[in-house]
Amino acid sequence: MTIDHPSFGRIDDDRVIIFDTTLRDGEQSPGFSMNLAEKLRMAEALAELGVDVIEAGFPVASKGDFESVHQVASTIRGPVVCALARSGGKNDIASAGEAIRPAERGRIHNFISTSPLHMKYKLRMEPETVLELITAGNKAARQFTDDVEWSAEDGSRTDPDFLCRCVEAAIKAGATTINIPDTVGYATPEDMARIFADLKARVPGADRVIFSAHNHNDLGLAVANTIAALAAGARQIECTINGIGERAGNAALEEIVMALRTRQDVLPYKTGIQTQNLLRTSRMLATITGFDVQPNKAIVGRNAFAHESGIHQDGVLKNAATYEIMTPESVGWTRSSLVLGKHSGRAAFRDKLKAMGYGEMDEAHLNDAFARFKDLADRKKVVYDEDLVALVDDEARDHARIRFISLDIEAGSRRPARAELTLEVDGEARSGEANGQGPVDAAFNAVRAIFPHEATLQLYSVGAVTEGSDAQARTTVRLEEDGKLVDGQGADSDTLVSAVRAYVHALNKLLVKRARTEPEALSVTA
Ligand SMILES: CC(=O)SCCNC(=O)CCNC(=O)[C@H](O)C(C)(C)COP(=O)(O)OP(=O)(O)OC[C@H]1O[C@@H](n2cnc3c(N)ncnc32)[C@H](O)[C@@H]1OP(=O)(O)O
Ligand SMILES: CC(C)C(=O)C(=O)O
Repeated sequence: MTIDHPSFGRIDDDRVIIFDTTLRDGEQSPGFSMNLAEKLRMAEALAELGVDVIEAGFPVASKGDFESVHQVASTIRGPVVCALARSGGKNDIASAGEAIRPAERGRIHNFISTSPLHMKYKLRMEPETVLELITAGNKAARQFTDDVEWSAEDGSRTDPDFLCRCVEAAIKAGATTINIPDTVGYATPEDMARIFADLKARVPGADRVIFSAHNHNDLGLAVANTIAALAAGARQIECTINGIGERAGNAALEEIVMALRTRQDVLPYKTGIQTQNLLRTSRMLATITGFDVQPNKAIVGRNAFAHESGIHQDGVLKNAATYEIMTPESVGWTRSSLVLGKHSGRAAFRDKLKAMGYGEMDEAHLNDAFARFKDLADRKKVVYDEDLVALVDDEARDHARIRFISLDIEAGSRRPARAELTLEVDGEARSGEANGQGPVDAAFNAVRAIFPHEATLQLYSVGAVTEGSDAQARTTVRLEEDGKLVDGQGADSDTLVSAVRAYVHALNKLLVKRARTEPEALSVTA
């Protein structure tokens, strides 16, 4: 079955109209107001994304809202530009009509509450008055455009018989789209299925109009309800980027569109959305409003295609479809990201190092580095690329005569610092203790106690590899012996361990230099 629509012409039954209300209901999120320039940028992005209708604002609400709708209508080409109006508001329809006048294709969306609760307490109107305003509002809107939408505010809590009468009145008065909002996010998917099936079956003229769903997320059901409405015959969905909107928000555009695309087997509907623009549009909105989406947000959240656990990472490396139901590229991500953390395994670790340019590592070296990585990941929330560089470079150097094993420090303001250190020297564990003018001095004295040498400390500097109090410390130690200078580096989330690693690294380099000039110095005299 096809429908002849004033803006879209003949619409196939499997085509779903995407009505984006980011600039109207989305802007009703507390703190999410956008200025004119921002609304225009967003509207351009929505047009590029391929939405069918942009609800640009509520013109009677303020001069600014009128201007935004007018400007969007003047500049945006492609989508229908829609303005909201109260069916019974004094100047609402005229203001909406004037605001959309420059549009290539313009729509007036008028609404009035139909639930007993809203009619009695909010509107303070009898149902018959509401019916009259529905007729008057839609007729008035038709004076400005043939594309008229009517919404039964709080429709999901409306008496079914009265809802049928309201919808019939709206269609008779010229509405071409009938929207049944779940204004307060109260409905379940079963309610949605019943409401739309009932209206389509009972209302005269229902076959000439597009039915539309507009769901709020108060119970986290907005997307599920929207999909249930589609299955029951709705062919327009009202939604917002990132699911922003009044209170808990509206149904998220990106989630619905990707559900349809991914589950064509059970949801055989088409949209005009260029899905590869979804991430870009989501990020633009976050930048404009200053509100990032939560990391676990479906489709556009930072973690939506990030895999942390070793078993999943191994699967993704072998075949991404094992853990990805859609490709990251299909929504604008460049690729899935394997996040290295305490749940990661060797496969992901090796892959990451390869991607960072370390090439193939021999198994022993990889295992050493992996053990230290696991140790670090246990102590640190996020292991960044910089951490890995520090860690692997450190590991590479540790193929040397002296290796760090363990360090215990006693320090504080009431007693001298004391270090108990164990190093491996030429394959043999050696322990030593020392006091010092502070924990670093004590630790360095302990190195000297285990491995006596004449080199003097020329420089000791510490910096953080990344941000945060759990960041790794990166230490540089410079030693001097007979005019020879060497720098050693160490990295660890413990500053003192990092310092000893740096010292040991410098000492190893010194031994190499010494060995080049006096081969006998290779033997350890400690
Ligand atoms: C479910 C939705 O998201 S609907 C859209 C909600 N968005 C907004 O409200 C944002 C823009 N709103 C505004 O700027 C203002 O509320 C305005 C300009 C629309 C109205 O402002 P005011 O005249 O000061 O009225 P106020 O906001 O205090 O109250 C709303 C009035 O509209 C009436 N009203 C609400 N819906 C309708 C309707 N569909 N038809 C006729 N009157 C209506 C209310 O009964 C109330 O009337 P009252 O003042 O006689 O009691
Ligand atoms: C105006 C209507 C569509 C609305 O935003 C709602 O009922 O939530």
